This record gives sequence, structure tokens and C-alpha cells, in this order.
Amino acid sequence: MRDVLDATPYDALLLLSFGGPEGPDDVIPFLENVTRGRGIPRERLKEVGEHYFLFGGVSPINDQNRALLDALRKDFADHGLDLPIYWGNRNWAPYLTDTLREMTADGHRRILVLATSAYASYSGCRQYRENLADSLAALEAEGLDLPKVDKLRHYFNHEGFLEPMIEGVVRSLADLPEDVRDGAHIAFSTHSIPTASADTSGPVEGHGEGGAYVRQHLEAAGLIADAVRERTGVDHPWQLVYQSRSGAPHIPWLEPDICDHLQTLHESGAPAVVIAPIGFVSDHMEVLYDLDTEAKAKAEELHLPMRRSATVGADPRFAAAVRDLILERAATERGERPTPCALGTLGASHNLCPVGCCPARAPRPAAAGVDSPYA
Ligand SMILES: CC1=C(CCC(=O)O)c2cc3nc(cc4[nH]c(cc5[nH]c(cc1n2)c(C)c5CCC(=O)O)c(CCC(=O)O)c4C)C(CCC(=O)O)=C3C
Ligand SMILES: [Fe+2]
Repeated sequence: MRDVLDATPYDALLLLSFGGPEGPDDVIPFLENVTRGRGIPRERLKEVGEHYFLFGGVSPINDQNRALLDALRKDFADHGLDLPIYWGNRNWAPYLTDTLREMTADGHRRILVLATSAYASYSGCRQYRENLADSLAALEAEGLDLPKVDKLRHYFNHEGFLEPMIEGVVRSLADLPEDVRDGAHIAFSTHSIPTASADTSGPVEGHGEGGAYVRQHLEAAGLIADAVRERTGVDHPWQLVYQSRSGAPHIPWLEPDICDHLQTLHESGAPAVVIAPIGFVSDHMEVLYDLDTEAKAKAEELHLPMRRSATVGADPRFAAAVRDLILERAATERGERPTPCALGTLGASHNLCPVGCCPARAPRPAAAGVDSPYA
């Protein structure tokens, strides 16, 4: 007999993600949802719309999340974890407010949230907490009895998040022509964000150049690079680089951009490169367009052999990591002291975002943190 795992006090898991269009007619309304009040230039929006149209107006992100839901349900069933899983998005159906309403109607009172972002940042953490607060406010206005909502900690240094990416980089290296393989560089790529937003990412005491956002990515990249060295016996040079910049040109964002980095690698005589998109949980549009289309074209233009390694997606080891994170948090809520899985030196991230963590430009209510109005 399997052990029955205990997620008490939680009675449901909510997968919270970005959402994406599912056909050409969805693209513009989706982009309007994403950019409402965010000051992104019109030109950039038209350009990003074209990325989606290139793929029939369909973002891969929703199918990626459906696959992750399947993997999580299978993992929970196989391990005797009896916890229903729901799915809601910030920018497209199924919308978060509708999902939370359904969860409340189904009688759930203690909801744990898994966001599809592994790192600290306004976009990857606090903005999701603001979305939760907005949705709770909407349900409160409907007269519903609100559930308590908590969010899982950042998982950038969890073994089950890193392992599939380590394996992916090793596989991509093996896929390069033999004569350029050992000299190949690894470019760890993540979403660029405004430097001002990076500098204030994470808890206040860690604010400063790059903040928790850059620190956590450097940690994940270093851990992957170390493991790759151990497994291949080759010390591949690596660097953290950025992609998918938007915003006005006069506002500084994290650099170098992946395509500029490819140019630099080429000029310095690097024989090949593996791009490892560690900033993303699945192969969504930022990966399929910005890396597999744009960066690939740049590498071809430079005659620089390039491979793009896998994101975790619906890997069973990632599903197992989510189960581990749930059990860890549930035990903590019950007053126990579980040992958190966190590789490297930064340790396990906080369970509850402190005041001032990843602040917004204009302060707004955010749930699932110390300053949540919905304790
Ligand atoms: C840190 C970060 C992540 C990683 C963490 C996480 O995953 O949450 C992420 C993920 C994603 N970003 C996505 C799409 C977009 N992001 C945009 C705009 C922006 N992203 C930002 C940051 C991030 N974004 C920022 C600072 C902006 C500027 C405007 C603002 O301050 O909000 C825009 C507007 C157009 C543009 O300017 O590019 C789009 C369409 C999709 C869906 C892809 C698909 O459809 O498959 C995903 C997973
Ligand atoms: Fe984005």
C-alpha cells in the first residue's frame, strides 16, 4: 500500500499562469489584456502580434499548462496525494477570477498557488499576487465567503526544476557537431526586465544591483553549469543573458540581449553555443519566437552552430518537485519544520513575501504576502 500524503491544511492547488491566445482573433484582445496600463510602445505591440500570427495566432503556453496539469495529476495519483488541481490565468481564459469563483463554489477554503515562474520579480511574483488580490476583491464584491490563498515559494534552486534542464543542456551539447562540441559556450537566457525592477526584486535587504532576480538566475545557471561540467568532463564557458525586451528604448533593461551576445561570441571566436532558457518554465512564445526563430536566424547568419536546450515543461521530475514543495509548505503551515530542498548557497526562498518585496511602480493590494489585505 502506498502512503497517503498529507497536504493538510490545504484542500486544493491552483496553477496560476500567464495565458495566451488560442487563435488569430484572440491575439489583439490578449495583447490588450497584457499591456493594459503598462506603457508599451504601439510599435512593439504590432511587432509582438506578428510573432503570434506567425504561429497561427496560437500561443503554445495553454497546451503546455494542460500538459503540466496532466503530469501533476498523474504524479499526485501515483503518490497518494489527494489534492484537486485547478488552473487560472492572468491574461486569457480560463481567467483567474472565474477559476477562484469555481474553487470557492466547490467548497475549497485553503488554496495553495503554483505560479509558472521560478524566480523573484515584479512580473513573475508580485504581479501574480496582485492578480490574486484583484480576483479576491471581485469575489468579495459578489458576496462570496473568501478562501485563504497562499503561494508556493520560488523554486529556481529546487532539484526537480534544475535536473531536467541539466539533462537538456547535456543533450544539446551532444547534439552539436563533434568538432565544435567541447568549445561550446552556454548562454543561459531569461526575460529581460527594467534594471530598476531587477534592482528592487526580492526582499528589501537584498535590493541593489540586479537584486534577487539576477542573483537567483546566476545561482541556477551556476548550478546547471557545474553539473554539466561534472557529467561531460568539459568546462564550458557560460554567461547569463537576456531576451524579449520591450518597453521604451530610453529605459534601461537588463543586458546583454541574446542576439548581441551571439554576435559577441562569434567575434571572440566561440565555435558553438547552447542556449538554455532557464528563465522560463515551458516552451511558450518567448522561447519559440525569440529563441527558436529570432536567435536561431541570428546564429545561422553568423554560421555559429546553435542548439536550444529544453525547459522543464511537464517533466515528471518537475511534477515531483511541485509535490515536494506542497508537502513542505503544508508541513510548515501545520507548525512542523520540514527540510526544504534547495541546492546551492542561497537557501530556500521565503514562503511569504515580506513588505517591499518586488514593489510595483504604483503600489496596489497584493494577496499571499505579509501585506496581504486577505490574511
Ligand atoms: C519576467 C517575465 C516573465 C517570466 C516569468 C513568467 O513567466 O511570469 C515573462 C513571461 C511571459 N511573458 C509573456 C508575454 C508577454 N510579456 C510582455 C511584456 C513583458 N513581460 C515582462 C516580464 C516577464 N514576462 C515585462 C517586464 C514586460 C513589459 C511589460 C510589463 O511590465 O508587463 C508582453 C507584451 C508585449 C511585449 O512587450 O513583449 C507579452 C505578450 C508570456 C506568454 C508567452 C506566450 O504567449 O506563450 C510569458 C510566459
Ligand atoms: Fe512577458
